[in-house]
Amino acid sequence: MTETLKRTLRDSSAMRWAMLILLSGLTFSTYWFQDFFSGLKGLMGSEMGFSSEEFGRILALTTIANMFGMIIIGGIMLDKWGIRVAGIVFGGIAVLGGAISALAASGFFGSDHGSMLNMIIVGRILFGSGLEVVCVVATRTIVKWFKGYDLALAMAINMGFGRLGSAMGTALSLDIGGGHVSPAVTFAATLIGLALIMFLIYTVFDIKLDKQEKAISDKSGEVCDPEEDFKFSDLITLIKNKSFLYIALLCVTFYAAIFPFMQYAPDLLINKFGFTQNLPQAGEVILWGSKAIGASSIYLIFFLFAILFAVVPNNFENKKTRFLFKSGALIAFCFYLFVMKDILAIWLDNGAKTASLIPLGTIIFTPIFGNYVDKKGKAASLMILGSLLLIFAHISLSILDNVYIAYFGLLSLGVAFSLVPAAMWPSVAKIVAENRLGTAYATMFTLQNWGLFLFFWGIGALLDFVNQGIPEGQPKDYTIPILVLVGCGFISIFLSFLLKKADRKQNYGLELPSNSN
Ligand SMILES: NCCCC[C@H](N)C(=O)NCC(=O)O
Repeated sequence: MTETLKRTLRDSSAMRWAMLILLSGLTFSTYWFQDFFSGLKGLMGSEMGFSSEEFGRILALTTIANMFGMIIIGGIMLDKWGIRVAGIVFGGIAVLGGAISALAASGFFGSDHGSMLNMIIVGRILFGSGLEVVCVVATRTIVKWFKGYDLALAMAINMGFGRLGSAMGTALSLDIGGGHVSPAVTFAATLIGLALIMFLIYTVFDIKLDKQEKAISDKSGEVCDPEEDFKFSDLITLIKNKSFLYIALLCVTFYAAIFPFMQYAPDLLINKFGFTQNLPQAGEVILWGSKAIGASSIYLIFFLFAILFAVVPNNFENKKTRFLFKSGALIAFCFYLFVMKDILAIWLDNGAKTASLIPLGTIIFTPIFGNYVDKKGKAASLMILGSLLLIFAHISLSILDNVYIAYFGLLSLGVAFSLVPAAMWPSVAKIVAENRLGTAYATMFTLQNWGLFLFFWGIGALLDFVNQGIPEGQPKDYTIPILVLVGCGFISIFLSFLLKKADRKQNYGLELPSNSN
């Protein structure tokens, strides 16, 4: 078989990255829809009369289908129907759910409190039924295109799109809604619709790739190894494996302390630390926007030149050029910060915008830590460190009252949110055989949804309980609801130690670099 005969669409790197962008639309928009309500919590109280418990109920019920096996059913469907049909069906369910929530928020099903709440929930249940399966479809599709190429990088970038969706949804929903809930929900739902159109475009290339690969295998007589189908006996075998059990439970406790927290973080910053939720005036937006675009473009041009300069052979072998380059980069960065300082100050004063820095930061930190785990290992130890940072973060945001310590708390939460996923997900691939990975991830996500359900709802209900008698609009006390999350951090540390100990016995090499296995 000559190389020319073997060439398919996936052998072109431009094609692979273009496919990743088409696919990542679904990741971006579903993460946006999952998290955008966080920036609107106060408004949902004042405009729609939703209590914290009702806010929590909306979020919690998003997970309900996944708690009862939707991810596993979706995985089985994906195996049976293939990427295209599964993506369209589950992406379509997410769009339908988004549309129902948007119509409900606009008063289409009735403008009384009960109709709005119930129909937003119906929409969220449908959306949630599609959400996790869409993530599985995206992962499977990335493997299809990137196996043998930059697979880990492609997965990290896809996850980056998801985090960007979370960050932008949290930061911008209030501005998009212009002070109302309904336009922000409509916008978020429209994004999933647009992403589904991007996925439909993707399917054209997917069909072409399948045809090319079939032609190649028909000619060569090669038969691919089929993935093993899901069996309940696999689940039992997985759960009996101590390392898997500990990492799956860690996934529950760790994410329970992060995802639900992020939904309440803007409201916490406003209520506890006096952050603002005021919208800027139109004139100010234009001024900041032009300043930010101008400064960012100058900075980008500097970097394009720097990169061009760096790729010229031998430029970096000279110590003096290296020093000049580093000083230039530092001066450009200081200049950038100077121009952006007003915008940063306003950004860091706003509850939703500051909270959005948590997922935004992970886009930079996760690949750095992922690279560290690949090269140096220490995955179990990094999970211990991530859990420690989680405890510090939640203590600084609950019992301590200092806004500067709170900024450090948010920073350490961002680092923990990058460290643990970067160490956790590749570790599962060391513990579980490749043809059982689908079952392993589906099991972990299912358990994770149980934790999310409990804490999405629990934090809201606890918030109402400890703030009984405090009228709407008055600051709420978040101490106890966030202190509960410190407990999740302690359980996470305990599980990380158990995992490290079990790994020493079972020899999966979680502390070793990836390429040594
Ligand atoms: N934000 C909702 C999507 C969750 C997707 C999935 N269950 C998950 O946990 N992915 C890993 C991650 O760190 O986002």
